[in-house]
Amino acid sequence: MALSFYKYQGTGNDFVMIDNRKLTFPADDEQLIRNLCNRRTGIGADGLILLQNHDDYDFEMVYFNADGRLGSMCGNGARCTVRFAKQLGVIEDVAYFLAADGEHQATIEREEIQLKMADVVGVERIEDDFYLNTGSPHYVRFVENVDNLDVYAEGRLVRYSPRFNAVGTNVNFVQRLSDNSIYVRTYERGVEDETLSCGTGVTACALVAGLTGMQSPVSVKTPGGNLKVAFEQDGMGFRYIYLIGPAKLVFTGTVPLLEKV
Ligand SMILES: N[C@H](CCC[C@H](N)C(=O)O)C(=O)O
Repeated sequence: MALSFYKYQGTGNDFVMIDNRKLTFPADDEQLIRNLCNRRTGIGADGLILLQNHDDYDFEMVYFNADGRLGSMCGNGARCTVRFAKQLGVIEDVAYFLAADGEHQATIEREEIQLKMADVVGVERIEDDFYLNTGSPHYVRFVENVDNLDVYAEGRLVRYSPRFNAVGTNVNFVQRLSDNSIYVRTYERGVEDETLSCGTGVTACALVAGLTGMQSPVSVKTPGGNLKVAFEQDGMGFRYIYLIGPAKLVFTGTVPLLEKV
C-alpha cells in the first residue's frame, strides 16, 4: 500500500500534509508519524497534518508534532492547510474550519493567508518574561540580540524547567527591531529543537509587544521569513487576532506503507 502526501511550508515551518477525507490514515500510529517527519530516513517535517471532513465546517485540521504526538494549535500549519484545502477544491478563498483549539476563519489573498486566531484571555508575567496561550503554550523572553543566542540550549533550559517539564512549552526569544517590528526565534516543543518559524509563537510575541505599547499590525521577522500579526487589545487579553503570511506547496509524493503483521 502506498501513502500519497503533500509537503507544504509556511515561513520555513514545514509539514507533511495528508488528504484524510476518507479516514484511511492510521492516525494512532505515533511511530509512523515520527518516521514520516524524520529528516534523514523520512520525508522530513516539523509536523504532520491531516485534512478531514467535518459536518459543521469546510474541513477539520488534525495536527501532530514531529514526535508523533497529537499537538495543540499550529498557526503556520493552519495557513498551509488552508492553501491545501484550496488546492483540493474543498474551499475557494474563504475557509471556516476546526482545529485543536476550536473554530477558525481564514481568507486567501494571493500569496498570503490571513488566519484568525483564538482570543487570548490573559498574559502571565514570570519575572522579566511572559507566558500565554495562543492555541499552544508560549513562553516569551525579550533579548538584545536574538542572532547571538543559543536558542536550542536556552530554550531547553525553560522547556525542561520544573514548571514546564511535564507538559512542555514552546520558548520564544524576541528582539525589538523598530516601533512596529520584532525578530523572533523559537524553540518548539514536540520538535524539541529550534524551527525556522512558529505561527502561534510569532502571534504570542506580537501580543506581548502590544502589551509594551507596540501598535497593531506588528511585522515579525523569523529565520524562515516574514509574518504580520494584527490584534485588538481587550482589557488583559486580546481579540480579533490575525496571523498573516505565505504558505506554499513544496512537492508531492508517495511512500510505501508496509502492512503490519
Ligand atoms: N509550529 C506551530 C506551533 C506548534 C506548537 C507545538 N510545537 C506545540 O505546542 O507542541 C505553529 O506554527 O504555531
